[in-house]
Amino acid sequence: MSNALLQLQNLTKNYGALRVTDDVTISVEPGELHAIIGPNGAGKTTLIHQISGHARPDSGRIIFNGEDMVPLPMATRAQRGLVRSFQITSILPRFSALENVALAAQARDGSSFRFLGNAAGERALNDTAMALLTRFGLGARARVPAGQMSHGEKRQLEIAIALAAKPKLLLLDEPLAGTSHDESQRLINILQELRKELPIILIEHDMDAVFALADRVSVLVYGRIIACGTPQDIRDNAEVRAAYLGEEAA
Ligand SMILES: Nc1ncnc2c1ncn2[C@@H]1O[C@H](COP(=O)(O)OP(=O)(O)OP(=O)(O)O)[C@@H](O)[C@H]1O
Repeated sequence: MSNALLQLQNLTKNYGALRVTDDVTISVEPGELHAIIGPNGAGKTTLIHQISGHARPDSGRIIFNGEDMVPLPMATRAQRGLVRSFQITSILPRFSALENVALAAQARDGSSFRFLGNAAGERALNDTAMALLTRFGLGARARVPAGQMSHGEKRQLEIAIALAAKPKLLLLDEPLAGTSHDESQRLINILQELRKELPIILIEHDMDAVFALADRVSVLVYGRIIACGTPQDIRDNAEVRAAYLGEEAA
C-alpha cells in the first residue's frame, strides 16, 4: 500500500537456529492503530525491537515515511518520529514524574530550548511535561518520585515519556501488562484518545482491549504472520482461533 506510513517488507531474523521473525510483511497506515497479537514467544517483542532499532533484522526492509530505517541507529529513528514507549525499567525512580517527562522532552527538543537560556528553557520543559502529565490525569502526582507511583501510574508515565519525544508513530509493547482492572480501563481510555491523533503499533495480550482499540490486527505465530484484518475478521478466522484465540473469542 503506497500510502503506508510504515512498511515492514519481508523481515527475517534468527537467533541462532531459531527463526524469530519469518518473512514478515506488514503496513501501518496514517491514523491506524495496528495491533500485533500472538502466543508467548511468537516474536512480537523482537519485531518491535527491529522497528525501534534495538535489534537488526537479518534481511528485509523497514520503510518509514519513505526512508529505510534498517541502517539507522535507534536515536536517529526516534528523531524521525519512530518512538517506542519506554519500559518501566527505564523510568528514573528517584526523579519525579515531572522530571522524567521533562528529561524526555529535553532529549527531543534540547537544541530548541537551549537558546532560551537556563531558567526559561527549564520552565518551557516543565510546562511541556506538566501539560502531558495533566493530560494523563497525573498532574497532581507530578512531584512524586516515579519509584513511589503505583504500577498503573508508571504505565501511564511511560506513555507520557514516549509522547514527550513527539512520535509520528508510537510503538507500545504490552502497556496493560500487570495492571488492575481499573488501571487497565484508565489506560484503554487514554489509548482511545491517543489513537485519534497518531498511528500506533500495539502489542497486547488483553484481547478485549485489542478488539476495542484496533483498526487492524496482525497475528504472529512462530515468527510468521498467519492473518491480518479487522478485529471481526480475526475473531472469525478459524486458523487464528485454533492457533491463539481458542475459545476466548467465542
Ligand atoms: N536476544 C535473544 N537471544 C536469543 N533468543 C531470543 C532473544 N530474544 C528473544 N529470543 C527468543 O525469541 C523468541 C521470541 O521472543 P519474543 O520476546 O520476541 O516473543 P513475544 O511474542 O514478544 O513473547 P511474549 O508474548 O511472551 O512477550 C522466543 O523464543 C525468545 O526466547
